[in-house]
Amino acid sequence: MSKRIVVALGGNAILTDDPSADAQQKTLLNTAKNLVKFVENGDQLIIAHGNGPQVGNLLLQQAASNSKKNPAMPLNTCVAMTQGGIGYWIQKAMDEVMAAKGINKKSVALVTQIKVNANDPAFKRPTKTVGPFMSKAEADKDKKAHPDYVIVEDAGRGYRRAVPSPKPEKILEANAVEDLADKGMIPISVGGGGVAVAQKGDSLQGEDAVIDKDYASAELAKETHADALITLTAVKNVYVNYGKPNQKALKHVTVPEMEEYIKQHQFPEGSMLPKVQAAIDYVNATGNEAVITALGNIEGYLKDHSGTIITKD
Ligand SMILES: Nc1ncnc2c1ncn2[C@@H]1O[C@H](COP(=O)(O)OP(=O)(O)O)[C@@H](O)[C@H]1O
Ligand SMILES: NC(=O)OP(=O)(O)O
Repeated sequence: MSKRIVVALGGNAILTDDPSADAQQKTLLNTAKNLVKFVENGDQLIIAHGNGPQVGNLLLQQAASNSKKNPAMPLNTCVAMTQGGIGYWIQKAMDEVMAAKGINKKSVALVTQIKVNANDPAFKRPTKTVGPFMSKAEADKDKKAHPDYVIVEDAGRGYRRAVPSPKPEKILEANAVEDLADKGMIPISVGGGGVAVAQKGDSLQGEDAVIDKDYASAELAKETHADALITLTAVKNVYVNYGKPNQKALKHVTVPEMEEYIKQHQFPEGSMLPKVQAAIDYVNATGNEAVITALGNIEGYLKDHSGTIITKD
C-alpha cells in the first residue's frame, strides 16, 4: 500500500568532508539514488533536511564581507538562503535520478516558514551548533574576535558556534506541501529546520534562530498527515551504550522504553537525543511508527523493516 513518508536527511546525506558546492551536489546525487527507492516502492515522499554546517559557513561569509554597500544578511535570511541553495541541489539531484530511471515525477523545493513562540526560552540560551568545527585554540580566538558569539562543545566532536533553536509550533506552508504531495510531486520542505517566524503585533517577523531539523521534520510529518517519519543519519541503528564494548543496537523499541533510555542519558544532546525526542513526539501524536536508520539502509528498511523502529507500544 502506498504510504506518505517524511524523510529527514542528516548531515552526512549532504556534506561529507568537502564543503564545496560541487562536492555537496555529488553527495546529494548519491543521496537521491538512495531516496528514489521510496518512490520505486510506490511511496509518497516528502523530503526535509538540515543546514547546520551550511548556515554557519554562510554567516561567516556574511561577516567577512559586511559593509554599508554589501551588508551582512541576518540569520533568518541566511536560513532561507540555505533552504534555497540546498533545496535546489536536492531538487536537481532527485529529478536527474528519476529521469534516468524513467520515473515521470518532479520534486519541488519550497521556502518554508515555521511559527515559533517569540518568548521561547531557547532565544536566551543558544544551543544549536552551526558552521565548521573548531579546536579549543580556534574557539578561544573566535570568541576573542566576536565576544557576542556563543561557542560550545558539540557532542564531543569539537567546538562550534551556537545559535538559538526554538521549538517549531506551526508550519505555514504545510497545506501547500500536502497539495504538492497529493498531486504526485515530491516536496522538499522545512529545509534547515524552516525559517523561524514569530508574531509581533499584526505581522510575522523573521527570528534569528535555527530550528532543529529533527523537530521540524516531526512537525512536518504530523501536519502533513504522514504515515511514517524516517530520520536518515550515519548509523543503521540507535544504540544503547553507544561506542562501548557492550553497545547494543535497538531494533524495535517502544516509546516507554526509549523514554527510559533517555533517563539513562544514552543519547547525547545535539546528535542522537533530538532525533529520539522528535521520533517520540511524532509517534505519540499520531500512533504511527518513526524510524531512525542510515541512508544506506533504505533498501533494508523497505525489505526487512530493519533500522531502529519506534512505536507507541
Ligand atoms: N546512542 C547512539 N546511537 C547511535 N548513534 C549515536 C548515539 N549517540 C551518538 N550517536 C552519534 O550520533 C550521530 C547522529 O547525529 P548527527 O551526526 O548530529 O546527526 P545528523 O545525521 O542529523 O547530522 C550518529 O552518526 C552517531 O555517530
Ligand atoms: N537545522 C538543522 O538542524 O541542521 P543540521 O541537522 O544540519 O544540524
